[in-house]
Amino acid sequence: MDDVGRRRASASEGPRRKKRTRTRDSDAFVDFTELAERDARLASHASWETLEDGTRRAKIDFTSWEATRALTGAILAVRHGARGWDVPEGHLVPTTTNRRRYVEWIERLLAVSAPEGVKGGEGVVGLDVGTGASVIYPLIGASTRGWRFVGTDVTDEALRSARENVERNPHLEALIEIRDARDENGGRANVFRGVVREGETFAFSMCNPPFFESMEEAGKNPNTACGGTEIEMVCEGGEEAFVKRMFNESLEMKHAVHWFTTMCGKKSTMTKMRALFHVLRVPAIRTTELVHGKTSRWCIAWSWSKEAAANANVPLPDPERLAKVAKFVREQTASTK
Ligand SMILES: C[S@@+](CC[C@H](N)C(=O)[O-])C[C@H]1O[C@@H](n2cnc3c(N)ncnc32)[C@H](O)[C@@H]1O
Repeated sequence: MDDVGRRRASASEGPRRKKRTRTRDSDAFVDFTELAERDARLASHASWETLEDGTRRAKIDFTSWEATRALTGAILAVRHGARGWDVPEGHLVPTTTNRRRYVEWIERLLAVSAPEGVKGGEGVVGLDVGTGASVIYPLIGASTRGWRFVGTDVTDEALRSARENVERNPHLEALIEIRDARDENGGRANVFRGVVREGETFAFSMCNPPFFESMEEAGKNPNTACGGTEIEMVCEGGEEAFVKRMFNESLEMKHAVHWFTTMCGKKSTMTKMRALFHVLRVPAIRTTELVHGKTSRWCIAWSWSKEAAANANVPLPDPERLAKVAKFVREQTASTK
């Protein structure tokens, strides 16, 4: 259940409701050795040790940008069938686990409320604001769910790299369009205005905004080397300003997007936005925390759809519970054969 639903929840949901909504995915475990055995670039960036039983084990140096890039490339190739993935020198290397969790959360939102014509994942079109050189969300969403995407960005390098990553995967090309969000007059790029075309509709929008106000604030995590250029990491006013701009522009196209969503690097951004949406009486609001090891990110979704508003208290389907039910049904069916 999301935070809004929890606050308004009826007594029938009982006192044992979960305290917080968190999104985990079931296949977060990554076997580096198995991946490196299947992916030559990762193998060349791994260090190999031989165990007592003679088997070899791959180790990844997370302080090396090349090694983290090779790891993401290997996961995309082996798990998602997205071959030849790359990003230009120094660009942000996305970790795939929390990106997958964000996509999974959107799937759960759509299970509770989706626009007309979208049923069971069919006909889903998403808008990825700031798709980046990596085009990571469209690659994951298209390869795992068959969703269609428009991915936007504002730099020549990101747009070129994103298009190349798509072109290297002809099986995904028909599902992903990369769009330049820059103002033709050279002004500050909008998020939705001028990007969403007349009559165009999306089941959702998603965004991993630049989180920081300066490169100093972005700092460097000594344990990982994920890279990140200034335009990827920084924007005027930081993520709070970016999300507010996104919200303000969303007011002009309330019904072009069924679920507007964004990730936040800081919990305080999510809670401030949630409070603002309450005050402004946004009819449907959902939040979640994406947890990966010691790192958390937060997401917030808002919608003006009548159906989303009517289902504001409906708990999002719990993937772990659904997987258990599916397993139980499979076992029962097998035992009656
Ligand atoms: C943190 S990066 C996210 C990249 C990728 N989606 C990911 O999750 O790794 C933010 C991206 O937003 C882009 N960006 C900044 N302002 C934008 C705008 N107004 N419209 C679209 N993209 C924008 C930046 O160029 C950058 O590629």
